[in-house]
Amino acid sequence: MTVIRVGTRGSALALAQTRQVAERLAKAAGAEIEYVTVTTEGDISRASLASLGGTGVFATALRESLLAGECDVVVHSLKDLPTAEHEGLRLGAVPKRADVRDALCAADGATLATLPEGARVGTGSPRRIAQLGAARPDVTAVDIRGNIDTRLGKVADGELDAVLLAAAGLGRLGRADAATDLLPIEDWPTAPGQGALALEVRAERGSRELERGLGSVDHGTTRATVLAERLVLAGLEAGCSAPIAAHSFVDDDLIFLTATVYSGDGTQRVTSSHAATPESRRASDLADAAREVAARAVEELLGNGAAELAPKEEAP
Ligand SMILES: NCc1[nH]cc(CCC(=O)O)c1CC(=O)O
Repeated sequence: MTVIRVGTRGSALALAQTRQVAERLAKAAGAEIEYVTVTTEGDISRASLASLGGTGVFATALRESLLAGECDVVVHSLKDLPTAEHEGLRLGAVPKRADVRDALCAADGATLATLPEGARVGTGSPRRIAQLGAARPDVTAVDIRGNIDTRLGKVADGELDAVLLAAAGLGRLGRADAATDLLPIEDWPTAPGQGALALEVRAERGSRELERGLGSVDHGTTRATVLAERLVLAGLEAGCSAPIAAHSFVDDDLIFLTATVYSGDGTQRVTSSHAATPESRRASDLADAAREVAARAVEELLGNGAAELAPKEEAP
């Protein structure tokens, strides 16, 4: 039987989500799976993600392994994948997205509204810190790293009152029960691509089995919505280093996109919402509509001062 070598990070979450999608890939492809575990900079360094600069700390080593021919496909959390296209690689498949929401996991079943005054909430994400500042200015965000079990452990042992995590990650690890408040997407929009996976492959055509498997796990609607969200991120990157949330979904014949840029402390924000009607449900028409809503959102956000919320320092 043909073997498909699947590259993955070694964290519990990465292994769980890679196995879940690789099993579907294998079935559709009629192939056997061999796992190749790759250690990334994001796994080794204990520095805060914000200080590491974010872009590519989890993805780079996986991509190198793919380009070196050590594996045939790599699985990323789409949220961790830089938006720029990478030479020699393509997005082979974007499976159907899981829950896009953030989850508060708090002691004593607390919700965002009922967290005790002055609570300590673990998160290293500038977006979550800003949203927390807006919703609960009395609480303190505490920078944390480490895998999901480590983070939940800090709540269990009383070091923190709560942690903020992606609901999708909790679900994939079988820890959905740890969520004490699933934050509504309308009030608390999440990161571009959150809850989605990316299967990346080399640009050239792969084996017939691999291509069949990719076609089967790809989900056109998810691909279009994460494209819209990531184009907002890419469009703002040049002129704006502030925290960004973006959420897109397809309903009936429309693709919707809402994007928000926050000041670091969350006291200020700019939001833009747009919808467009794709000519058809074909992938290329969905992608065109995604590009349209993203372009309109970026233009409106920048026009409304998004870049001034966290101005980039001038180079000397
Ligand atoms: N950068 C960390 C990261 N990348 C993807 C997920 C969760 C799963 C997802 O959003 O697909 C997480 C952890 C978190 O945000 O709680």
